[in-house]
Amino acid sequence: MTTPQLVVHRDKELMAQAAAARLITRIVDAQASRGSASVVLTGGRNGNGVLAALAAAPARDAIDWSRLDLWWGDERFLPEGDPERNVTQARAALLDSVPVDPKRVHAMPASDGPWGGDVEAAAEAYAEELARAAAPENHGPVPEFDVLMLGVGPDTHVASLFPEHPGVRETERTVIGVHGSPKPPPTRISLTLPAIRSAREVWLLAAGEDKANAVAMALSGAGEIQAPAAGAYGRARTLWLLDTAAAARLPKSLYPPASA
Ligand SMILES: O=C1O[C@H](COP(=O)(O)O)[C@@H](O)[C@H](O)[C@H]1O
Repeated sequence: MTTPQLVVHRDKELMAQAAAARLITRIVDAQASRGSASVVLTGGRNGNGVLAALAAAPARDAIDWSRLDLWWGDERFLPEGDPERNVTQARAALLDSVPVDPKRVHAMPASDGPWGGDVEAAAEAYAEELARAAAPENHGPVPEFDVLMLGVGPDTHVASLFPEHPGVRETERTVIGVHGSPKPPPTRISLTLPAIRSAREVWLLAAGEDKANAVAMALSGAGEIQAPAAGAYGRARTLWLLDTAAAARLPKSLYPPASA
């Protein structure tokens, strides 16, 4: 487990811009050293904010978009093109305006896709897609993602792993179908904590005062069953990217100097 590092920005706009700048550097470095990069995207307000900031950043052209694999941490199990799907929102925020290779955009299945409404089969298919992409040196059935981003929900959920829900207790599978999500829609697909923890870097995004309790709880020693965000960490680095509102209830001992 890597110790969380905290970066606190003035407000959510600056947090999104700084995270986008950090992501560009990380992708460019990975492409320079290994030829390609892989990133896991998140849904939610903060995740989409980072994608919109990336779309607006002139330095986005430093990325070779044709050598980037994009995956998702979770998805709302809805028909293709539904405005509530995380991939639909990511396309609008960024993907429609950059030259990504469609074969390397690994969206989670939709509810009108090849598995119809069978979310378990859809989750299994995504697990197989991840396993096919994993290299022998990746220590398991998922690729070692360069960066895996997670929005932190006001209830401490990450991806579609909710407090006390069965998904947060999963230790074997890498991808699960989620039933009865407390946040709509009720049916979802999610990476599990073991899959999340296979990433090289995990970045948790939280901006806004509605995230302050969740951030304080997850970083103050809560267990991952009660606070799934507490169980999300990377092999090499765990980074919490916050704004001052989301960091407001952190114990003084954890609060880092303001970065900007
Ligand atoms: O439903 C979801 O919510 C979380 C957090 O969203 P936010 O709007 O509160 O930031 C998100 O991370 C997840 O991907 C998404 O499916």
